[in-house]
Amino acid sequence: MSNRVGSRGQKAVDDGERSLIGPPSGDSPDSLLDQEASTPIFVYLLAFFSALGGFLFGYDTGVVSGAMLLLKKEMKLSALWQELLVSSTVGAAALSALSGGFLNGWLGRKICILVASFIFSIGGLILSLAPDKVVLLVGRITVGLGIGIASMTVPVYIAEVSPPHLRGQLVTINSLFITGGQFIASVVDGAFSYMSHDGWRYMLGLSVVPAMLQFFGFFFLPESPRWLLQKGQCQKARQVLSQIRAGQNINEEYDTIRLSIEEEDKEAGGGGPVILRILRHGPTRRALIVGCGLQMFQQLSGINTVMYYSATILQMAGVRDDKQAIWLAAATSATNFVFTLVGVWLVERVGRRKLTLGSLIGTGLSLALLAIGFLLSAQNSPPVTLHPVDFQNSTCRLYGSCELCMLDPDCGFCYRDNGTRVFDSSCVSADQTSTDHAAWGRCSNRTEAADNPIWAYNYCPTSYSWIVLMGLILYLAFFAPGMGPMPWTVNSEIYPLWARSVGNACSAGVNWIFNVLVSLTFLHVAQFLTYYGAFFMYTGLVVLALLFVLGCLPETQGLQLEEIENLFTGPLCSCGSSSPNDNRHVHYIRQGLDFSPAHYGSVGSDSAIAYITVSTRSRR
Ligand SMILES: O[C@H]1[C@H](O)[C@@H](O)[C@H](O)[C@@H](O)[C@H]1O
Repeated sequence: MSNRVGSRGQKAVDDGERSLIGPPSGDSPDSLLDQEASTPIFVYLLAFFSALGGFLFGYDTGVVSGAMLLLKKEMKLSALWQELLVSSTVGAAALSALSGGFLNGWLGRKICILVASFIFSIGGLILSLAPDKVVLLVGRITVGLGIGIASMTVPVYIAEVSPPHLRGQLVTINSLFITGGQFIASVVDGAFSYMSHDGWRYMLGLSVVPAMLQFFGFFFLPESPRWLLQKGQCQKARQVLSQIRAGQNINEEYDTIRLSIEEEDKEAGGGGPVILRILRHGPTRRALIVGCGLQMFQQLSGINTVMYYSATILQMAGVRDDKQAIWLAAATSATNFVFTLVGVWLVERVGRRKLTLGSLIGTGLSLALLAIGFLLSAQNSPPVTLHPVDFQNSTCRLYGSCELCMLDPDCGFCYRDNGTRVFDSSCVSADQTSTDHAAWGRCSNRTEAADNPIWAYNYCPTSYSWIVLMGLILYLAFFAPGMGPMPWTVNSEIYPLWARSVGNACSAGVNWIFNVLVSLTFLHVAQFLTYYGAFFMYTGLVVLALLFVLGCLPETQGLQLEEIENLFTGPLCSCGSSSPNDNRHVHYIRQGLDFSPAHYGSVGSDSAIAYITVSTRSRR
């Protein structure tokens, strides 16, 4: 066996710009392989308690739709207030994710996670006790602040404590917890939807339980060894690393991190604010473009529109009963959750790049299918057959088909059907206080009698709903394993330590900003482009995302965090061909070491081994 260099059997690198013969520090010749042989349970424990932050992210973003159904009736919320309560959380998350970078670098990952879970607990309490809508808004903003910090800190923390061979899987578990949180939220929504008085208090308040669990759990968990080393707390860092690796040989890992930090200090783009240093430093700037691009495309592929729109899609498919629609929407988030599990399973088997590419291809095709379903439904949209005298003189009376009628947010379609055919249909104004009813006429009746006509707001009855439904399920099945988790996973790994907090803050901020943009504009986009137009537009955006990933996303699987920076030393879009061997490395070459089986795993004689750290570089 030849000399072993760095992790995962890479060959020695020559052309060293700098070569150190350092004090021998390794005991086992292959400590990273040792880590692969057995992973201490403690790492899973850390991942679990951190990923509770992901759970809260998912729960708090998911629970609001069901809570809103009850809230709008109980508090008589106008459309503006409903919109405020939903989007204030996402807006606050964007702001706190952006500022979280500074906190993360300053206070450390552990304190930030503790702060986030504390904010989640307070937010949950405010929401469950809120006497009016203003306090509710304060609670939703508070929760958003927690989500922002958690969304950027948790993946970083998990990546920094994980051994390289498991890092992808463990960070992806955070995404599993996000979709798990969304799923549990939809089940809780379903369960409490029967409690028309104060049910929303339980829905919104239940998040206090996982938040407290995380808060108390994290008191006993350690800070990231990488952050500690960066802050010069070497002794503590070594101690934590050996605690996390449960007594395995940590010398090689420790030395790689330490040397990489020393190298980074010299090279990290000079002084000044970190964001400016990132922008001045070629490889890190390129990493930031890739990270932010991935997060932007994740949201532009329309996940939250599809999730939000799932209830309507189900209504189109003929589900009339509100309660039934809520439970079926839970099935949608269950699909998202189950397929994220597939991602956890695949990420270390096929790698991040292939998983993201495969996911995007499937997502694009499913979006096209969704669009075709909407197109066929629009082309076969039932006509308006009744034109009752409209004393309000609204625009609704002008529409000749259900498609045109439902695209106007002020109108709804009132009709009867005999199972195969729509008849006695009219387009009338929706009630301003609740779009569940028409403002006047046959569909304004709030009592649900079997012979009442059907009120369709935001959708049209169609016999092509099965295509849309199939598109929805396929979309989630393809999105959830790749485009859902990979932007978070990749961002946690691609920045060097000095830029990691700020890099993740920026990319998480981009995610939240595009989240707000897409959800706030969807209805307007649909109004201008129609539903099928909107979904064809998302298909186009996914094609762009595919080109971006194909060109710019390198594979990070199996590399140590310190090696990943080197993937970005080449041109931005090198079609994934960059390899860490191309450029600078900090590696250990054992000199004169006996690799015979007898020596394997034994405590080596320091005097017999010389470590050479070889560093090659090619920048900009
Ligand atoms: O990765 C997550 C996940 O896919 C969620 O389902 C989605 O709601 C979030 O916006 C996204 O960031």
